[in-house]
Amino acid sequence: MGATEADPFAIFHTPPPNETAGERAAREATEAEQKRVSDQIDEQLKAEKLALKKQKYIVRVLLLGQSESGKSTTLKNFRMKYARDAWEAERLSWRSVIQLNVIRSIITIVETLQAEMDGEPLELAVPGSPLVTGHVPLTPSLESPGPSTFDYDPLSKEGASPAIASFTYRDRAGSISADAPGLSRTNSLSRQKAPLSTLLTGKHQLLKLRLGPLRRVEKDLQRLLGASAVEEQDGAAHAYGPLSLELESQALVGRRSTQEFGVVRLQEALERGVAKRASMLAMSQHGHGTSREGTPPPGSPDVGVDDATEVIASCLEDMKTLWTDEVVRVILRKRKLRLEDSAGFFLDDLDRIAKRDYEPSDDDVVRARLRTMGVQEYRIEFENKDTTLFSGGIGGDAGKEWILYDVGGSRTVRHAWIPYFDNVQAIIFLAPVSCFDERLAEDSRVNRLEDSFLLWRHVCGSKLLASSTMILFLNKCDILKKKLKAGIMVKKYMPSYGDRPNDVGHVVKYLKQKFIESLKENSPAQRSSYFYPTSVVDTKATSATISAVKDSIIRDYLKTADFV
Ligand SMILES: Nc1nc2c(ncn2[C@@H]2O[C@H](COP(=O)(O)OP(=O)(O)OP(=O)(O)O)[C@@H](O)[C@H]2O)c(=O)[nH]1
Ligand SMILES: [Mg+2]
Repeated sequence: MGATEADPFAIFHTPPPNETAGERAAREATEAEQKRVSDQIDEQLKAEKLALKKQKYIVRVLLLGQSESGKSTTLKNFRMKYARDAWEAERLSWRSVIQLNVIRSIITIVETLQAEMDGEPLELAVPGSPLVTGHVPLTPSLESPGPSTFDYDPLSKEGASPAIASFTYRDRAGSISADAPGLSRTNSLSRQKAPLSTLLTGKHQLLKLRLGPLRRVEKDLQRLLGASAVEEQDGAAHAYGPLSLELESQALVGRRSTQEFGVVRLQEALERGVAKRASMLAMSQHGHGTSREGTPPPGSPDVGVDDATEVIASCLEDMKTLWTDEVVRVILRKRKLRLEDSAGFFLDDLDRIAKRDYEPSDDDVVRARLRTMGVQEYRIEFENKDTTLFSGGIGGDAGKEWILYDVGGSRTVRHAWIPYFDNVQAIIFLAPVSCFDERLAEDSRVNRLEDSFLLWRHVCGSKLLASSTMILFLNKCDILKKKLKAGIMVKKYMPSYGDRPNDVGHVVKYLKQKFIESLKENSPAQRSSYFYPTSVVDTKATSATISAVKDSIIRDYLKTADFV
C-alpha cells in the first residue's frame, strides 16, 4: 500500500529537514517508482484473486451422446444465442465445411452409380441373433446371458455388441430405406425388370467425367481444414447383456460403412481454413493459381474467389442435373441411400450454396456436419439480460461463466470422456429417438436406440457424476415424425411398445418414461433432471429449450454452490 495521510508509518517517510532540491527530486523519483511497483503488485493480486474466484464459479457442462446424436448441433445453438459475436466472426469459416458436405454427397452419388454399373452386390448386414425377444437366436452362444452378467460397457473402446438377426440394408446415414412400409416405390422405372445399370447412359458418364474435378477439391478442402476422413468399421461381436427395452431386430435397416470427415480441434481447423484460403487466394491473384476474380460478398474478407469455390460454382448445373435425375434417384433408392436424411445434406440448396459469393446462413452452419474427434471446449459468458437469476443473488457473478465441452460420440472415442467427468455441473445428454430402427455405424450389430439407453444408464450410474444435473434431449423428433408418418411401426422394432398409438407424442412419452426409470434406478443419489423432446436443427424451437436449460442449470448451481 502507498503512503497516505492516515498511514501510521508516514513518520518514516517524512523528508529530512535539511534536504536539498536535488536530494528531494531523487527521493520523490524513488518513491514514485516504489508506488508504481506496489500498485502493479496490487493489481496483479487483484486479478489473480478474481481469476481464482471466477475459476471456482465456472459452470462446467458436458454434452454427451452417441455419434450423430446432435451434440455439436446443440452446442452451435448455445453459441448462436449466447456468444453471438464469436458466432458471427466464425460463420464465414464454415463455408469450407459446407462445401465439403456438398462434394461428399455428390461423390457418394457418383460412387453409387459406379457400383451399379459394375454390378456390385448390395451390402449385406451382418447376421446375428434377435436382440431380446422370444425369437430363436441363430447360434446358441448369442443368447442373452441374463441380467446378472451384464458386461456391456458403452464407455470402453470396444463396447459390447448385441447381435441382430437380419439380412437387410441401410443407407449411410442409417436412415430407413424407401422400401420400408409406406415408402414403397411408385416410380415405373423402379419396377422395370432389366438391370438398372442399362438405364445409365452417356449422359451419366459425361456427368461423372465433368464432376471429376470435385475429387481434387474435396482433397484440397480436407487439407485446408486438417480434417481426417473417418471410415466407420464394424466392431467385433461381444457378449450382450440385459436390455433396458425390448428391441426387435428383424427389420433393422442395414448400414453401409460411411466415410465422413472429422477434426480433433474444430476451432483451430476453422481458423486455419480461413487463413490458408486467404493465402491461396493471394497466390492465385499473383498468377500462381487457377482462381478467377469474382464479386466479393459484402463484408467478406475475400477479395476474389478461391479455387474450391470456383470449381464448385462451375459444377452447379451438373450437380443439379445429377441430383434431380430420375434414374439416379431410382438407383439411390435401390441401394438404400437416403441422402436427404443424412448428416450434412445440402443438395436441395445447390442454387444458393454453389455460388461464387456464397456466405453461410445461421441455419447452414447449424446443419453443417463435421464429426467431432477430440474434446472441444467453448466458453460462454452470460450477461445480466440473459436471465433474472443473476440479479442481486448471492455469489455475485457466480454462474455467469460457462465452459461447454463437446465430445466425439463414436465408441472408439468414448474413453476420452472420463477425464471430463470431474466437477461437472450438468450433463446434456442427446438421445436421438428417431433411430429405433437403425444400427450403429461403428458396429452394425448394435441398435442405435439400445446404445443410447445403455450409454444413458452408464452415465447416470457414474459416481463421478452423481451430483450433476441430468438433462436429456430426446432429439431428432422431426425425423421420428417423418418415419412414423411414412408408416414405420415402432412396435415392429420395439415389441414392448405394444399397441400404443404410433405417433410422435406417444412414442416420445414412452421413451421418456424409460429414460426416467433408468435414471432413477441407476443414479447413486437424488439429483435434478430435466427432459425435453427436441429437433435441434430447428433453431427457433431450440432457442426456447436452451433458454430453459440454462436457467435450470444456473438455478441448480446457485442452490448447491459453496459461496463462502
Ligand atoms: N433432422 C435432424 N437432424 C439433426 C438433428 N440433430 C442433429 N441433426 C443432424 O445430425 C447430424 C449429426 O449431428 P452432430 O451434432 O454433428 O452430431 P454429434 O453428436 O456431434 O456427432 P459426433 O461429433 O460424431 O459425436 C448433423 O448433420 C445434424 O445436422 C435433429 O434434431 N433433426
Ligand atoms: Mg460432434
